[in-house]
Amino acid sequence: MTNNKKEVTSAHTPMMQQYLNIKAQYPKTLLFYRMGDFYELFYDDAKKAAELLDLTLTARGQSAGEPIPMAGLPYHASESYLAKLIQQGESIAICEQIGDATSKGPMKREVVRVLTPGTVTDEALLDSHKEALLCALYLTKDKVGIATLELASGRFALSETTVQNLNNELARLQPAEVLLPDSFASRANSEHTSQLTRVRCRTRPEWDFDYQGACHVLCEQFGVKSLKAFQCDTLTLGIQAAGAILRFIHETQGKQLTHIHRIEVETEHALLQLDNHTRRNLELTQNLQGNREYTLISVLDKTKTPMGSRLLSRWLNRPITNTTLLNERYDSITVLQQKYALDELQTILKKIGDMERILARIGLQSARPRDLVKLKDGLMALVDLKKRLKHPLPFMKNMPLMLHENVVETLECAIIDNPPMIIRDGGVIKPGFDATLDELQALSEHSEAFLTQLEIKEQQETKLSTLKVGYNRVHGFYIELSRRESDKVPKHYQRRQTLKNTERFITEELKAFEDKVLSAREKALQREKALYEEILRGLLKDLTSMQTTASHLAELDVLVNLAERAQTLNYSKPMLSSDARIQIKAGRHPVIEEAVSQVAFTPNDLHFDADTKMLLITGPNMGGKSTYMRQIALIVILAHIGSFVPAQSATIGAIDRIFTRIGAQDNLAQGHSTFMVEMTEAANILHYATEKSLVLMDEVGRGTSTFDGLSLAWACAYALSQKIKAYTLFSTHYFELTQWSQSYPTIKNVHLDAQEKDNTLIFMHTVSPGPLNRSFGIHVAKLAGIPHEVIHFAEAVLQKLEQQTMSGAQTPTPMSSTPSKAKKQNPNHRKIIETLGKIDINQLRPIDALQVLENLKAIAENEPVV
Ligand SMILES: Nc1ncnc2c1ncn2[C@@H]1O[C@H](COP(=O)(O)OP(=O)(O)OP(=O)(O)O)[C@@H](O)[C@H]1O
Repeated sequence: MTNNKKEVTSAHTPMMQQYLNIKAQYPKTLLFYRMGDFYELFYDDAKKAAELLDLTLTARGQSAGEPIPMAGLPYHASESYLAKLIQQGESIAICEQIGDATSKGPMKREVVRVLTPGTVTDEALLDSHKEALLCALYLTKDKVGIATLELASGRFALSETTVQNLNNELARLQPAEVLLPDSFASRANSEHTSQLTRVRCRTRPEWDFDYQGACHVLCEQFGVKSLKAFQCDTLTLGIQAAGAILRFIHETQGKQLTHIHRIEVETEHALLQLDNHTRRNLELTQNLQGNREYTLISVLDKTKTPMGSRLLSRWLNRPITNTTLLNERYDSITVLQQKYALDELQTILKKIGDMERILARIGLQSARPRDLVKLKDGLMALVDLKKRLKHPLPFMKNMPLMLHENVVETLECAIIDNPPMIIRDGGVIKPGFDATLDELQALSEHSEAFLTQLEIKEQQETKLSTLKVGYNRVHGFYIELSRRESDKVPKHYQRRQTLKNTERFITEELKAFEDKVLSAREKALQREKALYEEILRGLLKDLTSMQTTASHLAELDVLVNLAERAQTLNYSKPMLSSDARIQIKAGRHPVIEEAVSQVAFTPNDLHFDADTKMLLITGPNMGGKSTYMRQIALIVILAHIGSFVPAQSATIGAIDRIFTRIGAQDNLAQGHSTFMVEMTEAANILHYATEKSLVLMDEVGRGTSTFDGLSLAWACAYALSQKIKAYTLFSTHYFELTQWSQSYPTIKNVHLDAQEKDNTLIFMHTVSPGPLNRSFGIHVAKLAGIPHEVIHFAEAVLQKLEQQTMSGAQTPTPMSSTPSKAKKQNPNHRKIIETLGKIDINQLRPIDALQVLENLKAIAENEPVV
């Protein structure tokens, strides 16, 4: 029977009635129901948790005549279980016992918090390198409003985009959880929302997205009358999404959100656009397997604080085009390299820790004692940092580092240096901070002396040699004697407990002392808890300014990191230009050069300008074509996050987007063939690339028959170079394409080469002018371990095909083939069509028209027909 179906009738025990009433409010959430030192789950929740957490599924008695399936876990170890469930996309309602047990009915219980994948804030449940984003979407026919909140840091943002771009945005944001209005499914086109299949989605009532309501709840959160100050008042859909987020958070957290005091507007026009294929193909923050190995960030991220690491990821996923800001970052890196010992700055930054998330927990009033010690240590390190930051850094020009001395002082006086994990058992507040607490603690602590004295006194009076005074949590204080002497105890000794070899007793005097001590202990704990809460509340007044400091520190960490990386890896400062060009001297692939070692990596140049817009790259398999293409894209991206670049020099003109068509297999599981994926990506490029885009096309057309493939490659290259005029790197094994450079001056051929020596291949990895018509495919196959007999067979087939081609037979080889239609067609037709295409009728004088006609006639008559 399911929880939902279970009716709350009087047939159930009172406790089960209470459970079912609470559970009814959280139907799709696992209910962790507190029972003493355990959390227990019942019915379907128990079955699910037992499966997901590998717990034993048992039964807790019966209710309404049926056994109750139950799974339990210890309260003190719940964090690791919660982390596991959150990772698996589950949500959990934490139901605690509140108040004391009464004789009538079960203990009062209440859900104090709901944990969902997008709302976690506990350190143990979070990945320190990754943001846990809660996202909400509100969509009309062609536009979508997106809001994101990282509750664990307080970063709140909204934006609007086209529905066609929604998948790209979702791939960039990688939210942990998405809130959608009830109407979403009926309004959304599944093609534009396919990324949602990878995320935990939650539908919310339509009225949560109501515009007026959203404005109200946002204004209330920020304490303002209108949203104008945040420059988002015109983004209606974004506001609707943001409002839904706040309402969801209020409902699940049941707390004030003091740490969320602003909302940022993320605009697309200030970005170097990367679609999700490109982001994936270039392996910026994740490789194709979904982890960090061999990614750009794995080389680039040596930041010293988790908040710095997350910021760097954000920068990489959102390269900007604001040249003022980028130059400010480059200049800051230069100053850092020239004026500072970077390792010294990094040693200090390491002490600062994850201030951003600690402050968010302070905002939520859920910070643990160790958070406060880390905050204090971090703030103390600031003093040293500020002393060293003598030379102004351009990015910090209007934001001096604050030291927050009052906070340090409070925490230094109040919290011991090495506190326990949680406040529950006390031992957190420093002696001397509060006289009442000290008094209560003295009373309980000085019990030692009293007990020793009592033991001596009782031993003397009774003359019993085995007599000892002891204490345990369950039975309290006792006098213990061996069984042998236990019948000689005085009359006023009352038996408390019998063990195997000993008997335990209590006396009036000891009982009175116990009451006094235990109540002092209890009071001390309560006092300590109250003081701790007071300290947390007190920190709220400095919260906003500390958050500003934390964000400066995160940025400083990233810039010091980029300065260190540039120094260690020999990167240079790029130049941003307003001219249409990309010029790279001795560029390198930042990830591959690390894998093959910098010495072994061959640097290469690139020169794009108005006269050179497409490079047709030929060369052998394994020659380095895609490495070359990718390194150009990575250099452009690095320059647009404000980093130095792996090149001797780089000048980069205005680029609006980077597109890639490089083999990736990610959609195969969604029922798309390799060729279909290739064509979908190519179609996207042809639709959206502009004159300012950088396009990487790696062997387009190879996934189908030679003629089809060549024709498609031909047509794509033509559109990109002649119509769109994007900066295009086009690698191909179709040698036929290389003849184009004769007809189209903006297309240049370059090649990579290999040499055969002693039956092995040596790859040169140098990009040189001109085409190359050797692919060395069979050699590479040999290197890859294809069996000898297969290689011999392939060589024989190749020889035959080449002979046929030379003798004029029609069977094509990839290197010699031309599209069938093209073969039958008079190539002069193309010339004629192109000449006609270039004519601007409005500008053409009659005399010129006659001249053109004469030229066309000459082409038609004089050139041989093939
Ligand atoms: N400039 C370089 N310097 C040193 N090693 C390089 C360089 N470029 C590429 N390599 C090495 O060669 C390997 C193959 O390079 P890449 O994948 O770019 O070849 P390709 O020409 O695209 O091959 P294919 O046509 O088979 O796809 C890389 O993994 C790298 O180890």
